[in-house]
Amino acid sequence: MSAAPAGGPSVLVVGGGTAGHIEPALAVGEAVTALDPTARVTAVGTPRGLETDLVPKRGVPLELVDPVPLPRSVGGDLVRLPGRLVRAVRGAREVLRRTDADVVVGFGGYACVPVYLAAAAPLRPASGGARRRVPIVVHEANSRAGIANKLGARFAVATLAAVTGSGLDARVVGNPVRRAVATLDRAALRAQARATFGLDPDGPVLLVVGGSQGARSLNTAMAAVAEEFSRAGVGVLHAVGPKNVDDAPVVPAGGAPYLTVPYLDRMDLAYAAADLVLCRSGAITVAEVSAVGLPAVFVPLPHGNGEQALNARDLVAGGAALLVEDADLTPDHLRSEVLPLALDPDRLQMMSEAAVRGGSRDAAEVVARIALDAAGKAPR
Ligand SMILES: CC(=O)N[C@H]1[C@@H](OP(=O)(O)OP(=O)(O)OC[C@H]2O[C@@H](n3ccc(=O)[nH]c3=O)[C@H](O)[C@@H]2O)O[C@H](CO)[C@@H](O)[C@@H]1O
Repeated sequence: MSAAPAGGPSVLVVGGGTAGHIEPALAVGEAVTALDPTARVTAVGTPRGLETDLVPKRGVPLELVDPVPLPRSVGGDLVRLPGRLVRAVRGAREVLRRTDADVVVGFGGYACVPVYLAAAAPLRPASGGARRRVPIVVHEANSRAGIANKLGARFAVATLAAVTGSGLDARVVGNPVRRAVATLDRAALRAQARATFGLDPDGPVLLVVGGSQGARSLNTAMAAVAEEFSRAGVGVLHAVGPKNVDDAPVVPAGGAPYLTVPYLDRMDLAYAAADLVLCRSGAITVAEVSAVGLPAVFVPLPHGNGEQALNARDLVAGGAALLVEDADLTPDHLRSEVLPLALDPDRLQMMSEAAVRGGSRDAAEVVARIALDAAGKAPR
């Protein structure tokens, strides 16, 4: 997204912490710019999350607000606003003023609370004129809405969700996926992708991704069988997570390559290189895997309210993916179930066709149109 001429709508996409909150924000920002090249898109996050790394790499201006502990419920706690939240909201109002925001699109998480509260109160724009509220569009990526989006939905002009049953009274639009992934033709990019990573041009490739932070249980289980996969001719591209580099599996040369990286900046190439993915079932990962038609073995994060199992449910039911509980992801399971699957092109083809049928590739554009409408400056 390059600098746009001044005068177009100012769209704030708000989501921070893990990539699961940042990627949909960037995907919608990208779609806004595609629909209206005069639009000024700004990402808003906190100093603590992956956004300080990911957002500048995509060439999108980043504004930071203070992270605030989320209250447990939208009730009394919010009335007794702690000082930190008051300061964070004040900072967020400065961001709204500085960017002359026409609309806020929030994706939940820490960064959203102060921005939602700032946008909900009338504000005099930097460009002058009467005090006004900044319209809020809320998007919930997960099967169960978090507290930040429950709060935002109270003030929103449009509430959107990836799936039904999130607990919000929302229009269901799917999950926004970045353009390079949403428009990916895996077969067309396969040779280039494999060459980029140093994988064999032919032969099966397994992608292993434990969400944006990596997953120790996936790393540990794969480390125990890495050499067997390599000897069996299955190449592996394994994103271990930025903090897990020291524990990355090391495999002697001789078999198919086993490549480890801290983080994959080009997930489009990773999906194109792979025949199968072993991964956590964060909401955006599930949306991407579905959009590109890649067969998957999902290992839901065992913490929280069980939402990662819910995220994977439709793809599993449709035959596009398998689900393994975290506790059952043993080296023996990888050896007896995942390795044979990686070596079975017919079964992978059937799973891939089922995945493509379930994919939703246009959610980013749908959300972008709603945001531009809310800004009152949608292109005719
Ligand atoms: C521990 C935690 O808080 N998990 C949540 C977090 O997961 P997490 O941050 O892991 O998010 P997702 O799995 O939804 O998405 C991960 C995103 O990071 C990208 N990626 C990942 C690894 C990599 O090396 N390179 C890369 O680009 C993926 O392509 C995807 O776009 O947000 C999701 C969306 O709200 C939630 O469903 C998860 O429950």
